[in-house]
Amino acid sequence: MSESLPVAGREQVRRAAVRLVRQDLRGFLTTLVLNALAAAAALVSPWLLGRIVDHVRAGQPVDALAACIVAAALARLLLSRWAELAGTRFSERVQERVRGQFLDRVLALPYATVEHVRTGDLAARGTTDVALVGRTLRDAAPAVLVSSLQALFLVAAVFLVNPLLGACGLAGMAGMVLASRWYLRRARSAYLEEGAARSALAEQLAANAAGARTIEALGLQERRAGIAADAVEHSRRTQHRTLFLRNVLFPAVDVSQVLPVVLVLLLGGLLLPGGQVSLGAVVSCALYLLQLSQPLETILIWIEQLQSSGAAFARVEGVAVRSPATVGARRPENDRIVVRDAHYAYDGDDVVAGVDLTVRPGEHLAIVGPSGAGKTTLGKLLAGIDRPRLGTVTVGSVPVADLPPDVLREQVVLVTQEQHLFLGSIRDNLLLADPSADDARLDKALAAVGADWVESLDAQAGPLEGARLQQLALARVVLADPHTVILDEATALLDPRTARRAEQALAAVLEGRTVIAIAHRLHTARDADRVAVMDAGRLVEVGTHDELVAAGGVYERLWASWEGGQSQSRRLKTK
Ligand SMILES: Nc1ncnc2c1ncn2[C@@H]1O[C@H](COP(=O)(O)OP(=O)(O)OP(=O)(O)O)[C@@H](O)[C@H]1O
Repeated sequence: MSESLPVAGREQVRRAAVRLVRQDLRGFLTTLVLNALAAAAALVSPWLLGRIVDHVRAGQPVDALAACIVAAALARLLLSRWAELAGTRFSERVQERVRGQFLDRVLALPYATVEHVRTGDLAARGTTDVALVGRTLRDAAPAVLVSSLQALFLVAAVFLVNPLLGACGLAGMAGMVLASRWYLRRARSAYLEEGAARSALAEQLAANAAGARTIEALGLQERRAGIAADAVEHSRRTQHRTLFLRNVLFPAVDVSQVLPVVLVLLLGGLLLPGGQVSLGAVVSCALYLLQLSQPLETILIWIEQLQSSGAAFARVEGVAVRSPATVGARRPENDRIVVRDAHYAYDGDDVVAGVDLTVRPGEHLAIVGPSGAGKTTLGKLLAGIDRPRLGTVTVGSVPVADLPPDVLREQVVLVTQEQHLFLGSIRDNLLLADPSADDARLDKALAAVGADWVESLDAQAGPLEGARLQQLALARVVLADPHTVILDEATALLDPRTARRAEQALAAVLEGRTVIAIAHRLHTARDADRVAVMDAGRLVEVGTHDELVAAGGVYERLWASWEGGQSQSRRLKTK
């Protein structure tokens, strides 16, 4: 049941971009003002050149004007370097925030969401997309900002020198505007499709690599290779589409770039004899329009990256749609866990079907049933790792699967025999459960689970044998301090001596909490306050051990066969 994360809409992307600028408004304004000054300085030289032409024609000296040109060129150089530096610094700060924000949001995604999104999708967003947005912010955004300001100032300058020539030059740019509009209208969806196809391809490759053994064992090589080839082909087609868009845009722009200059020279040539324009004005305008081609070219070079990174930013921002860090998930009102008509299916039929159950705060509840009855699956629904297909599983009236990890671990923690150690010190491994805990709390948690073998919190958490691993996992539970602990085969595979030690640690951890034990050995059920019996995905009986034995139903039969097995093994041992 894998799904894709959403993609942010235009409005959401716009708001996110504005938010990013607002967070560093000073940096943005500094960059803008410096660029405006550099662009203004660039206007001085062509205007002065025009004046020089007129002065030469009139036989006047031009030394002062020439000196001004040198001064303006110097000022322009200094201002544009300064603006570039400010722009790069601003972009790098924004880039850092985008990366940090993405990481925070992904870490805050509910487990149930992470479990079900396609791994390739999340990986592609976290790597290719974030990197593309970063590159754009570093290179494209400053370049486009500078060039836009330059272009704006140049057009304004042409109009100031001579409105008629300005209008003529602007009309010459119509071709470029049309070509850009044609491109922009198609580019967003084309780049989004290209990004999605890239994700799908990464997903297929990751799945093939992860399941290589299974594929080989089941002889599925050809089928999987076929599916991967389809994904490659789809990705190729989407890339061809974006390539086609670029192939139309760039030549069209190249041709339309020279058109304004040609038109201004033609009109200037017509008007000059009648004296409607001076030669200096024509020269200035032509120079301005020639200069215009450079910022326009820069904009067009980067516009492609802006488009594709706009799509990438929409995919990066899409994570926020699901992230409680931005959505603002409700906090549970109390500790009561309620299951209402919960259904869950992996691929085919429901393996949990219409379960209703209220777990009373503070009780010890055992879930029992034959193998394959759906006990572990119900445990995962109760722990918020999976989301029911139908119905609800709530804690304090909030769906457990919607809770971000930091809130969830204060509510419900699932302890299984599959515990992970992460590369780092013992302290790093413990802080996962409560990043704010000081060393005294960490030591107390280790003492509570009897982990007296830990000599230093700074020691690297190397490979550990079962019981020690389990103790670290339980110390994490102590630190997270949830009101409810779900145990699924937490000690089942440990050898008896180790299991006893682990169970002692467990007893210390469970004190004062609600406990839901998925009971594979029925003596756990006998000691529980209540027993819930599952059979073929349904909850068939709920009651105390004595009540259920007296009722003579499924539980009574399970108990009888368990007791029979136990006394038989006792007899065998005494023989
Ligand atoms: N990841 C999975 N993909 C597909 N089917 C699954 C998956 N996990 C469990 N199942 C199926 O769902 C059904 C319920 O499994 P579940 O593990 O919840 O039962 P259980 O009562 O805990 O069994 P056991 O006591 O043997 O662990 C079984 O038919 C099982 O084969």
